[in-house]
Amino acid sequence: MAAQEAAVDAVDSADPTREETVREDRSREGAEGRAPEPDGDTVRDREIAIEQTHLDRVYRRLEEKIGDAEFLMRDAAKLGQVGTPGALAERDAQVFRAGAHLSRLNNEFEDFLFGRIDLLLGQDGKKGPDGAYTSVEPAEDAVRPDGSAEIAETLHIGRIGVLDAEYAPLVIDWRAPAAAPFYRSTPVAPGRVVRRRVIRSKGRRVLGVEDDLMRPELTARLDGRELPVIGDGALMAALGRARSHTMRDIVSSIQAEQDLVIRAPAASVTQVEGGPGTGKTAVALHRAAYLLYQDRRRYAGGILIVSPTPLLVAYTEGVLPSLGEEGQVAIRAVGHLVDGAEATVYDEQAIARIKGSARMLKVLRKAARGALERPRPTVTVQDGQLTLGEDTPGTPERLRVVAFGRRLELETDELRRIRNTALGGTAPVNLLRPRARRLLLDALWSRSGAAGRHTDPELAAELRSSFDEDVTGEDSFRLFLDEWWPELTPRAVLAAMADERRLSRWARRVLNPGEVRRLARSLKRVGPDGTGPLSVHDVALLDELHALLGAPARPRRKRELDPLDQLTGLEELMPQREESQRERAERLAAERTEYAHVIVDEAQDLTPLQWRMIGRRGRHATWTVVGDPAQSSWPEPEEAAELRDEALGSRPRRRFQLTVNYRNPAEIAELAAKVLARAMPGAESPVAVRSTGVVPRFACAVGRPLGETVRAEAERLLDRVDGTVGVVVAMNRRAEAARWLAGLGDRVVALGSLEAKGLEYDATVVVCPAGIADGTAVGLRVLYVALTRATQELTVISDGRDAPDADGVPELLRD
Ligand SMILES: Nc1ncnc2c1ncn2[C@@H]1O[C@H](COP(=O)(O)OP(=O)(O)OP(=O)(O)O)[C@@H](O)[C@H]1O
Repeated sequence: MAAQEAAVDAVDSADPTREETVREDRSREGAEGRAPEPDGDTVRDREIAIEQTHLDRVYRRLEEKIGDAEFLMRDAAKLGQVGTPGALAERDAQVFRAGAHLSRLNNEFEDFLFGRIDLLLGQDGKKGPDGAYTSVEPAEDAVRPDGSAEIAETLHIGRIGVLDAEYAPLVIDWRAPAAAPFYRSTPVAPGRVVRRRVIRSKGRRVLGVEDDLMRPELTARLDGRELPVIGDGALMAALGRARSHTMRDIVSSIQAEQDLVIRAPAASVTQVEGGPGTGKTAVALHRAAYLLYQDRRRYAGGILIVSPTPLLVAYTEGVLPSLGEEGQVAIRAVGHLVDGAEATVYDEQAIARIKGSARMLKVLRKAARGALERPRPTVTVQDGQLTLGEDTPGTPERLRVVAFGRRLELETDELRRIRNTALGGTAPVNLLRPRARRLLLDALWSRSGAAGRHTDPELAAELRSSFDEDVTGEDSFRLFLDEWWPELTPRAVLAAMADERRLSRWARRVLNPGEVRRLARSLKRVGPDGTGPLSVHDVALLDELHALLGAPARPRRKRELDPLDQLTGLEELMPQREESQRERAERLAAERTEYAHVIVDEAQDLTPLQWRMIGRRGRHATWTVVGDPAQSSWPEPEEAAELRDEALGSRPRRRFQLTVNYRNPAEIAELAAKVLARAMPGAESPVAVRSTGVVPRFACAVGRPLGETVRAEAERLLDRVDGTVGVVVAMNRRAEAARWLAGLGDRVVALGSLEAKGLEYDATVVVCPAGIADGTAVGLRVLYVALTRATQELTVISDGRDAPDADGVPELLRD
């Protein structure tokens, strides 16, 4: 059929102002031949009706599948009643599979069909496992010389794949290879895609469709009729939506440069850089879902995402469940990576800089060994009274035992020599206790005079063993050992480091006296028993100490019987023998939580010690590392890069750059670029994808209480936007800011500049930029982060320190 005249057809109920260009009015029979008579009379209505028909089919099929899964579960329960071990195992496997299937289906029932592509005939006509043609490029004769072509294949894309009863694809999983053209195709490199459609639906209802033509030069036909094109604003509509306190997935509008990262092969290290709002976090989360889809056996439960703050964890943790991956990925804040130790405190910049630095490795190594020795109690004499300064006794200086009826004694110097010998090498301190114990026994044995009594080696060995039994059976020996070589915990060593005198010994020639004083003072917070509040940087110290100390040596417990072993009698076949020191060390290392893939978000902020901590969790992992050097709050990038490279190992690296800012309107991005130019001269800003026409506002609190000005501005913005308002202040003003905003409701949040990392709000108020920047290069980068959080509106409030001009523009934000 010849193309009809182009028609301009209004109107979508959701957007009455938009006009749409349609090349052809499609017939009422429906272009897919399956569509019933559409209700509405616009082209848009008809296209929606076509998609509705498809969605109805998909739902019918899903209901069938849910019925199957429920049947499988009932059937499995019946199998369990048979009672043999084989039937039990089979039932468990079936229940597990059916349960997982059911919860997945139910989960993804909502809003899971979101895309469609209409494709030309492929080069080779081969089909992949999902039933779609695999060829990316069109066949040579797919386009006729007159520029017309037939649509050979239509694919619908959704959150999971659904096949019809004949195994033809009703929906392709967004992660399947066949879905890649939905994300990758552009008018410059369209491949086989002629039309790309984003379908907006809620529950079972299709609400709208938005099309992009990838080959506008073609007159393409589907079932003999020309393809209509509806709207063009899927991405813009997504970006313009109000923000809530949780991040949304971007599965229906992933852009080509992002898709390359999401689907990058996992075998190597994937490194992604990009400015604020380029989708790094979103891409990292979608990549986790993609890896699970690619190789579920390898990655289920084995992906770790490290996030900078608990706030960002809370903000992002809904995304993976919305992609159907509930509970498969651990998202942890960097201060919550060590079990049983949750950071609740931020260190000042100067302290953070000491604690995070690679120099601390030397200090911690010394502390882990030095903490074995407790300082002598300080003795004070007052009014003739003698007082011991500490509760705990100092390290015992003499060992006295009775063996073979003789009193044996080891004095201070001998004990010190034994300790130093035992500590030789780099093995974890707690694992060296058995070695120290043996050396003590050796020394006592040589004092006993019994050593030369027998020349026969067997008799000599027997005598020695009964000597050892004699000594170790004595309470005095056991008590001595506990005092002289106590089992150390990371927290106890951290607490020991709060003693400035001891710390200065351990930090000699590494930290200067001022640094030692500041560090010791900060560690006082953890208290004498190490149970006080921890900072994010303390947690990395604890993890390093954990590695240096090793888990305490314990007598080996009998292996617990596995119920499966009971069934098969495997236990009897297992050789029972003592574990060697090395085996134990290996076992303990393996028992630490390790992951198959580690994704690091906001990687630019990690300190050298944090890289080591994360590295220990991914010793055999592949990696995805996303970050932006221009947003770094860590002052020594070279040092961190060295430890990062150690953590990532020698795997090949693939580097990607994201270049488009999807968060900030151009007006806000332009203002932030001024700070970027100061923070990192020469660095390029990402290109903002949209503009709102609303320029940032400047307000001045000179001669007016700051709190009042901030509150009034927050109230004004709450009226202007539907979603959230973030008020960003310098870290030391957080409590104050929370008071300023009290009672304004939960759409508004006060947060410190470091807490703003990765988050976004419809509108933000940045309070006193000079206070946030604090005259440092790091501070300027943190200010850059603060200024790039808004999706719609930004207000900057200055006080005297900001030196605002007559328009209220602070010095830091002027050209
Ligand atoms: N392809 C896309 N379609 C729709 N929205 C997108 C797309 N890419 C990114 N966004 C949105 O842009 C915003 C910024 O994304 P994200 O937070 O992942 O950026 P980022 O690079 O991690 O930023 P920052 O470095 O500032 O933390 C989010 O709201 C995200 O949903």
